[in-house]
Amino acid sequence: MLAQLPAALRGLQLPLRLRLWDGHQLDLGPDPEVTLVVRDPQLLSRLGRPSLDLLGSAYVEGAMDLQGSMAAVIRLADRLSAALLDEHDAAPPSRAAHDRASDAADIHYHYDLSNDFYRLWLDRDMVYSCAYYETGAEDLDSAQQAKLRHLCRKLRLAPGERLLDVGCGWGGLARFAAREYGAEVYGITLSREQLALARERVLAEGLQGRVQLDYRDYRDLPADGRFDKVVSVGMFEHVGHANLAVYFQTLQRAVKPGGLVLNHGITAKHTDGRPVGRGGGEFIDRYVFPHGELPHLATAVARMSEAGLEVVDVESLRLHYARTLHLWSERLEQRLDEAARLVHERALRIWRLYLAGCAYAFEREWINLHQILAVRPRADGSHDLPWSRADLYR
Ligand SMILES: C[S@@+](CC[C@H](N)C(=O)[O-])C[C@H]1O[C@@H](n2cnc3c(N)ncnc32)[C@H](O)[C@@H]1O
Repeated sequence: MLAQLPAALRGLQLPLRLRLWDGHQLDLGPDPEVTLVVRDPQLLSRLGRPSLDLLGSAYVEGAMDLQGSMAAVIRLADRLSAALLDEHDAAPPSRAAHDRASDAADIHYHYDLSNDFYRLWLDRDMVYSCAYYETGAEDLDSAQQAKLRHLCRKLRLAPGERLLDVGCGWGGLARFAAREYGAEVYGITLSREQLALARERVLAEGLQGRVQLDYRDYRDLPADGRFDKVVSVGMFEHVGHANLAVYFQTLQRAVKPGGLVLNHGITAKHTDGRPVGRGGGEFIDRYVFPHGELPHLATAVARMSEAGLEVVDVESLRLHYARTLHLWSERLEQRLDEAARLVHERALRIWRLYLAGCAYAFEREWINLHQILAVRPRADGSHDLPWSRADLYR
């Protein structure tokens, strides 16, 4: 059977063992760190063109199993695909039309998976976005608290201010802003599971007078400038290029003149959107975030500016997200038995690859994370930001 193995695979000198359904095995190099167990004979001939999408899909669909740490699996998969494929072989990332119904279905698929599953590996506030490491040595809980504080400081949030949180997740930021900064928060999500738990947590903290959370699409937000500040964290990846203008116009119309808008989200490596990662993006689109799209920083800034938002500060947190995802992945790997009781095996396979794979993607600079702070200037051009950023670090 091993005779059917594509010739290109031999002589690669990778620490990878191939084992077939019939027990035959072949080491591609010394000291294998990962064993790829081929279950479906039809997969064998396709291994000559091992895109990350092909390898990931084969694992998810049960055509192969993987043995070894997830971090090693991802590293090896990338080395294998890099050895045999050209970077430019991957298809350009898909761009969808994005309407309310398709967005709601996509959000339901990912976020309504199981609150208990997400609780296993997220921090205690279930913040589902890049954390902020002031030294790099913090644990996940501290780094997520630091992120929430960093956001509130950038927003110069003051007691009694009305904050809109677009894509509020499990409400970690909304509760933090109300509790620590005395803000009045309105948050929206398209996940009913998230909303139910987020509301429970608001009640448990007695914050119901200051935090209101709703199931609502961003396109249905009020356009009367009623909010002092607007924040959107880890949400604009779901908007799609076709709707970026509408999205930023919506944020601009929701905030009062002189108010601040902070957009925190994943951005693409290349301005022209050409693919990176030899199929990694296709895997994410197929199994993890259907119809997710990553604009380049330049595109995000362009659409914000055109919407009447003046960009005043940009910060890249790429390596912060690599570290956050490593920690999420490690925490999930430590609790696989519990996870297997909460979600189907297929979902567990998807989420294991996604967390370890995205950690790797941020590390390798295939993708980035930017916090973009903007102001909606008053008609006379004024705003209230301080002269320097010194206040952020006091
Ligand atoms: C990655 S989660 C981030 C959650 C939260 N901001 C955090 O940092 O933990 C993305 C959030 O965006 C929300 N979202 C995505 N598309 C949306 C839409 N069209 N309208 C409103 N919320 C949306 C999801 O429901 C989810 O709560």
